[in-house]
Amino acid sequence: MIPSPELEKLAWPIDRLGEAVAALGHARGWADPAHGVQVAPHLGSDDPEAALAFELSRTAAHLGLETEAVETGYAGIRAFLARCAPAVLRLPGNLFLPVLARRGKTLHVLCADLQRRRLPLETVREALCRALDDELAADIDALISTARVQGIRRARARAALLEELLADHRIRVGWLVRPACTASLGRQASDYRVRGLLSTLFAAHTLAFLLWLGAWWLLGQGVFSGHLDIGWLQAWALLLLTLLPLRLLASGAAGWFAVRAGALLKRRLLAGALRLDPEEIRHLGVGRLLGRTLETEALEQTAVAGGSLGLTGLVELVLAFGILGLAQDSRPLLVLAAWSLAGVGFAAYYLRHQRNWTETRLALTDILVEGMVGHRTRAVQESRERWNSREDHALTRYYQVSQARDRAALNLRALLPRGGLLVGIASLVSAFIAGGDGAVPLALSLGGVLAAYLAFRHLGEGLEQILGAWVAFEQIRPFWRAAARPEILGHPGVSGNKTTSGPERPIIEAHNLIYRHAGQSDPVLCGASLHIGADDRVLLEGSSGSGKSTLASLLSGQRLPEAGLCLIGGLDRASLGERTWRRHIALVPQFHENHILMGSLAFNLLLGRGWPPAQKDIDEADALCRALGLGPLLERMPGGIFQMVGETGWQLSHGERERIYIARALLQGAEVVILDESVSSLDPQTLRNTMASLWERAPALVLIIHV
Ligand SMILES: Nc1ncnc2c1ncn2[C@@H]1O[C@H](COP(=O)(O)OP(=O)(O)OP(=O)(O)O)[C@@H](O)[C@H]1O
Repeated sequence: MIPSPELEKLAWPIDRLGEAVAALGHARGWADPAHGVQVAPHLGSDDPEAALAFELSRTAAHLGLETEAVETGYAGIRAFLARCAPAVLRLPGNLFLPVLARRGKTLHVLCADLQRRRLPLETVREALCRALDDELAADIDALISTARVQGIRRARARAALLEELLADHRIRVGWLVRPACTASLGRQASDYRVRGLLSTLFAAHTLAFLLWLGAWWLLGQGVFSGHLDIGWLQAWALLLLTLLPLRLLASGAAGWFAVRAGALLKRRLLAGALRLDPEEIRHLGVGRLLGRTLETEALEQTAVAGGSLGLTGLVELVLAFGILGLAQDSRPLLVLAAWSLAGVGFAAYYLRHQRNWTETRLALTDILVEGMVGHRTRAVQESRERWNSREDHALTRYYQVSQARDRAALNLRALLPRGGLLVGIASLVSAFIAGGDGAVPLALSLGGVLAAYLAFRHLGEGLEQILGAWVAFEQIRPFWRAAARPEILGHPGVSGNKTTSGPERPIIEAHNLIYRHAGQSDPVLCGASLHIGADDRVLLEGSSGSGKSTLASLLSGQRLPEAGLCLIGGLDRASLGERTWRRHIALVPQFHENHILMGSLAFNLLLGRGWPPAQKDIDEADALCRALGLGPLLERMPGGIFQMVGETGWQLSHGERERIYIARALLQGAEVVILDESVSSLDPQTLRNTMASLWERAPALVLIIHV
């Protein structure tokens, strides 16, 4: 299916898709066009859609970008096009169109000749929908002719009928493009357009403050010059009225800034949490990890609000000092400058207490969570009177530390502004008593002191929140850093799809692997070698603690060996890249390391595929579940494969979970499936069924069991 000839000329062919993404990234200032351009997604795979999406994501990663496949309903396609930029649209006929921006009813696109052009949004919509429209065109035209609808009403009736009949159809429209989480903060900020909002906020606030000062200056002038007539008052009221739209603009910009900066923060922290080293997570413990995760919430709430309040306070303080600088008496300026230094001291004092308080609070969360997890042991081993002594002690300490922190916060919130007002007015007393230079300079100084009071108030509140956010950030820095940890992307020319294994080339080749756990003197694996070819079935058995799971984690790419060589299809990890490695090997870890997530059963099964799934994915997952003996479970659950499972959903039995983990691995379409003691809870009959399914479906299988 070819789109209109005009679009056909402008769009990029599939062998230039990598180049199209690079050009789009470059046009937005996110990618260097020199990298990754030659990577062309190829379609020589069993599942061309998945292969294309995977290759595109690798190409984007080489460019420092991220792509997200999107689909939309037929009826929502206009709305989608209106807000999709930057994106690469997928037109019929395997043609691609990078969209840079939308202005009104026009899309700004980047064409294959590298020129930017404007296309009507409607033309692009028609091209995206043409395949579906054409299927129904004949029937609809016949119907309209029968009804004798003529002229312009004919086109309207046609469009309405198409929308009605195709309302439920989903269209895979292409991919959204944005900077990768590993990209610099500046590039991500440009994606979320926070800089413009910050400038608007700054400009609107400064202008509003100047107008406010101007209004009071005008009033003061009128009063002190002795002729305050109606004209002065009108000018004063007009200036104050002008403040209204500026204040509205400033709060609108602050609100949008909070939303966008919060989204940026959340995305980056989530990416970091997903990229944390599993060893790091184990080392941290569940309680600490939970505490740190909660800190992300605190960071989001305080950083953005505190940032804009602090910025406001700073602008106001500079302007207040400017006013004081205009007055002849320099004493108030010097006194308030010295008071600002005292404010720095208050901030440092608060920072120390806030750190202490946060540490104590996290330790308390840790104790409570660990206590809940291990409550049975405590109930058995300790006398009833001592059950909660650790918590009591931690709570008492928390109470004391909280009091100290609240006192430190009072310095910023109350003492800083009120003290500033007091010392500022005190510095004016002698000039007031002497009376000498007249009322106007005195009024100027008084205005400056009052403006400084307002600035100190905002600064104090802002600083409290900013410092709180900083301390929260110190706690979650591992997440932040993990997000920026560079991924091993592999060589751009190496395909991420099937390996070139064959009778003479195994899928996995491991030679003399050596691995030592952190802090251990003896290696747990010393000289491990094995070959796994296509269709091999390998049984790996050994006593408990002999290193089977460690070997599985090395083969699946979760850990790197200390020495030795591990290859997939003859390529090492540096050439193949992390994500391609994981695509080839699916590991079902031991039961305690594997999880059912809160979500539908389908989501849990298809974690290794794109989401939302195609009907074909759902059908495959359903068939596999039934083959693994989960048919009766699907029948029993009211929502079938879409039933919510997990902590608060349908409670799955141990054996059901094991089979879901196996299905999840098989559905990844990997070339080797490794099962680490994954069938221990199955009864003999279910075990036979499960093994038969595995035999039939797993391309190569490694089964780890105890002896
Ligand atoms: N993170 C770690 N730090 C230190 N030692 C570890 C770590 N993980 C595992 N070990 C140790 O390494 C050894 C091998 O562990 P591994 O889990 O690979 O054994 P296994 O053969 O799979 O045992 P099992 O059959 O009981 O599951 C064990 O002695 C274990 O205690």
